[in-house]
Amino acid sequence: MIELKDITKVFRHKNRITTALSGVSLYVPKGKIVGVIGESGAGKSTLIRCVNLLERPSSGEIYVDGQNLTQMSESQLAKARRNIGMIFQHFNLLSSRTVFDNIAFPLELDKTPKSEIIIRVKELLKLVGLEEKANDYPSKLSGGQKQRVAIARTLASNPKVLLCDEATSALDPATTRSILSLLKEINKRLDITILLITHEMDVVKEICDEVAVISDGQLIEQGTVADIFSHPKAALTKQFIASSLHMEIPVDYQENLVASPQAGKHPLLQLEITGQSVDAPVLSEVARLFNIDSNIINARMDYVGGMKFGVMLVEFISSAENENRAIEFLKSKNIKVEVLGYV
Ligand SMILES: Nc1ncnc2c1ncn2[C@@H]1O[C@H](COP(=O)(O)OP(=O)(O)OP(=O)(O)O)[C@@H](O)[C@H]1O
Repeated sequence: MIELKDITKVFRHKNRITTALSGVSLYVPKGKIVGVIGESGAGKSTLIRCVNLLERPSSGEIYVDGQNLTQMSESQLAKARRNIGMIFQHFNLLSSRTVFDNIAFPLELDKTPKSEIIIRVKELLKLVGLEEKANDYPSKLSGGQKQRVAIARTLASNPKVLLCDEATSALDPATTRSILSLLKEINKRLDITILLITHEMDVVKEICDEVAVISDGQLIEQGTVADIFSHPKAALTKQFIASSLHMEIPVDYQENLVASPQAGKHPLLQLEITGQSVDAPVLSEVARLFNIDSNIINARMDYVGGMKFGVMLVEFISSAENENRAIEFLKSKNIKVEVLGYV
C-alpha cells in the first residue's frame, strides 16, 4: 500500500547541509500496521512527511496504492492525498470550531451536501466515542479526546492510509493505550493501512505488525514485530526492546543489591523467555536438576506480534556452583539471562 524506494532527503540551510534520510526503502503491505522507531533526530518525522510529500524527497520514489506520488502534478497530488490521512502529536484542531465542525471541515472543503455531512459526522463521532462532545470546543477536551477528534476528522475523507506522527507522545499511558486500541480497531474494521512513527517500543509492541528501526537517517533493521523482539540484531534495536521489557527492582532489593558475588548473597536475574521456552517448565527443571529455590519477585507475560513473551525477575537460591550451572542451563534453552546483581 505504501512503498518508499531509496529515499534520500537533504536539507540545505545557508551553508549547512543535513542528510535527514539516506537511501531509505520501506514497504507497508495493505491492511498492516507498520511502525518506524528511532531516537530523537533520527529522521522519523522527515520520513513520514515524505510519504504524503509534505516534505519532497531529494531523490527516490514514493508509491501509495500503486501510484507514484513523486511524479505527480500538484493537482494529481492533491487528489492522491485524499487517500492519505494524517494525525499529529499536537492534534492540530481548529480552536474556533466545535468538535462537530472540526470533523465536518474536510467534508465542507470537499463541498459535500450539508445533509450528508450531518450523517457522516454523527457516524464518526460514534466510531471515536465522542457523541456527547459534538458541541464542545477543543479547549474543553482532554488530550485523548482531542486526538479522537483529529482521528475522526481525518477519517471523514475515507482515506486508505493513515500516517501517525507520534500520535500518542503527548498522552499519559492509559490514554495512549485507548488511542492505540482505537487505531487498531480502525485498521481492522475499516481496512485502513497504518504507518506510524514513534520513539517508544511499547507503542510498537501494542499495535504494530511490522517494525523498522531508523538511526541517523537509515533503516538499520526491519521485520515482523515477533521476529524483531525474539531475534534483534542491531544494538539500538536491543536497547529499544530492553527499555520496553524493563522491570523495576523493588526498593528493598535495590538497597541490598551488590554488583559482584558475595558470601551469603544470591543472584538476582532478569529472564526473557520467548519461543518454545515460554511453555517449558524451566523453573521446576532448575529446581530439580540444580537444587535451586526460585524466589519470583516480578513477572509479566506480554503478547508481542502474536507471540508470547515472558519477563521475570527472580532470585536463585542455592550453592554458588549450582546457581551458575542453572544460569548456563537456562541460556542453553535460549532464555536471555541477565544477572542484575546479588542480593
Ligand atoms: N526543515 C528542516 N531544515 C533543516 N533540517 C531539518 C529540517 N527538518 C529536519 N531537519 C533535520 O533532519 C534531521 C532529522 O530530523 P527529524 O525531525 O526527521 O527527526 P525525528 O527522528 O523526527 O526527531 P524528533 O523525534 O526529535 O522529532 C535532524 O538533524 C533535523 O535537525
